[in-house]
Amino acid sequence: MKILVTEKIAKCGIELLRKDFEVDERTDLTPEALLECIGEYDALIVRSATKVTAEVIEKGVNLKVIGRAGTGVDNIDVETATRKGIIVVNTPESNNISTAEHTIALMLALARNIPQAYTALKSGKWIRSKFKGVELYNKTVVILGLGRIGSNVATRLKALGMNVMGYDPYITDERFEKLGVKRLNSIEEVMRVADFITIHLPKTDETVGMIGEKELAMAKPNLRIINCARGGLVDEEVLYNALKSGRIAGAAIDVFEKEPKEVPGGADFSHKLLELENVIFTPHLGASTEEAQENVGLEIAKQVSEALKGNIVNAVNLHGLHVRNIHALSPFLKLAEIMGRLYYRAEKLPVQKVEIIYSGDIAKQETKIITLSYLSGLLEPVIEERINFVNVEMLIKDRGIEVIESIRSEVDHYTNLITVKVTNSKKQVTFAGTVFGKDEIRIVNFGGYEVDFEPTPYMLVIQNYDRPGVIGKIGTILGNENVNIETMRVSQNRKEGRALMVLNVDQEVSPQALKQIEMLDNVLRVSFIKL
Ligand SMILES: NC(=O)c1ccc[n+]([C@@H]2O[C@H](COP(=O)([O-])OP(=O)(O)OC[C@H]3O[C@@H](n4cnc5c(N)ncnc54)[C@H](O)[C@@H]3O)[C@@H](O)[C@H]2O)c1
Ligand SMILES: O=C(O)CC[C@@H](O)C(=O)O
Repeated sequence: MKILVTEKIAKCGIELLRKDFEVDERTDLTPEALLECIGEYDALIVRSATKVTAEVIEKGVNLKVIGRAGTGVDNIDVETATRKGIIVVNTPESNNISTAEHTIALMLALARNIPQAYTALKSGKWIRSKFKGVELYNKTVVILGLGRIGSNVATRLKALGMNVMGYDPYITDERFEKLGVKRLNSIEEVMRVADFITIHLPKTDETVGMIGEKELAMAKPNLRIINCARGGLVDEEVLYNALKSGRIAGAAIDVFEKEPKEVPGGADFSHKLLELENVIFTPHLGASTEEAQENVGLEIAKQVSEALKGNIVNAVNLHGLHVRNIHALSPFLKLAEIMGRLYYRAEKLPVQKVEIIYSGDIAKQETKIITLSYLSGLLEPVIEERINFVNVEMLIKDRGIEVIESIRSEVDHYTNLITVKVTNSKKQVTFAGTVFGKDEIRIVNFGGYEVDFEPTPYMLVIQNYDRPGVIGKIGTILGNENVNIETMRVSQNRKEGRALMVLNVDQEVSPQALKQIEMLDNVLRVSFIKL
């Protein structure tokens, strides 16, 4: 399998990948060149400069994984990747210390005008009067976003004697208390109290432009803003005007709305904010330390490698899927997938609702992944595109199918049981299956009939009026076709006078033979199931 790496990542990561895969490092690719070559690759690894657009993903017909060597995935069209069943992985734990430290460095440099004083001295001017700064001690700093980086920034700022407050509606009071950070409940409150604001939010529809004209109008004139998260969280135009007019005191910016990709000798970059003396900048250096890049490079290599080998990874788009021991679950995953495939083999009406009930020992396991396996099997006969754990929930939702999962600790007869009730526009159809011993899979209910058969590659399921002679005639038709019956199970519904026959056969049954069986007296329905 082939991996394309479009930005510099640590050598140790590349070496790890090369043990199992072919790796092309092509850091000079233009967006057009990326579109041309992406079709050859099974995985793509990027940092923040490569834009993984819907077009790149569409052209990446062999892509299975997109690896982001870093935290933010705002340069990747995750929705399109998810729809296509492409796993998106990142390394959110690997560069948060470096980014927190860079935030502190920028805050101190901003407070003491260090870059401006350095530039003056470097140009041969000894100036002190212009560069009087402010202390951080006793000042109020508000952290927007108290996640991985925000909380590391909090502990460091407390050590500097700052009055640390935070705004993050998605974090519990306990977490605020544990960090010793005072909770603020609105952005208005933030703007009124802050001497410093440091931003550590993800870039989402809700956070873009979170600090705009209205917000800056409420700010104290001594406000200084540090943005080490993403460009655009503070409206750049509004920030420029507020800094130029002296409405606020300063800003330190590591990230911009539009950033170029580095080229040898440096990429050209110009921005209005660069004109101002009360703003300091770095070119997206938050994660640029030896330690972070080593961690990120190795971590992304491990994640991409695991994903390409088909193992479950902690992916951005495998929502809430945490599996401790995938191997122990594998017979249940197989059972669920087979049970899923049975529905459209036996019924033709579109599914409206699926209720999955886990009973016995299996109810104590991580069942979500088993449900996804069932749903993948359910859609498999009716969808052409690739279906996997990444996109199946989206595909199910697109079709308006309601899914209900429940667990029951009690179960009769079996140590574990998966029961699925599928509702279509006419009726509800029940299937149930179990795993005996370590990995013996059995279907124990098929369309409401209690059965006990092992699902094998070729099966005939026949529903008939329970009258003598039917089995013999079916045997004759199959014999004439040279189809060998390996096992046969019959289940009777005495009340309705009907029976269900499940025959495991050794090969495909021709449409003509199926037709002949269907035409037999007392036969109600015939389904050939190929797993
Ligand atoms: N400059 C760099 O080089 C660099 C390096 C790493 C990460 N980053 C960026 O830093 C940012 C933070 O990264 P992280 O790993 O700490 O993320 P995180 O997900 O751990 O934390 C983000 C926090 O923001 C909060 N949040 C989300 N929406 C919010 C809203 N509308 N209002 C208030 N709070 C909200 C979340 O509850 C969460 O606690 C991201 O944008 C990431 O891309 C930049
Ligand atoms: O690649 C980089 O150095 C930037 C990483 C940073 O923006 C991130 O989100 O992790």
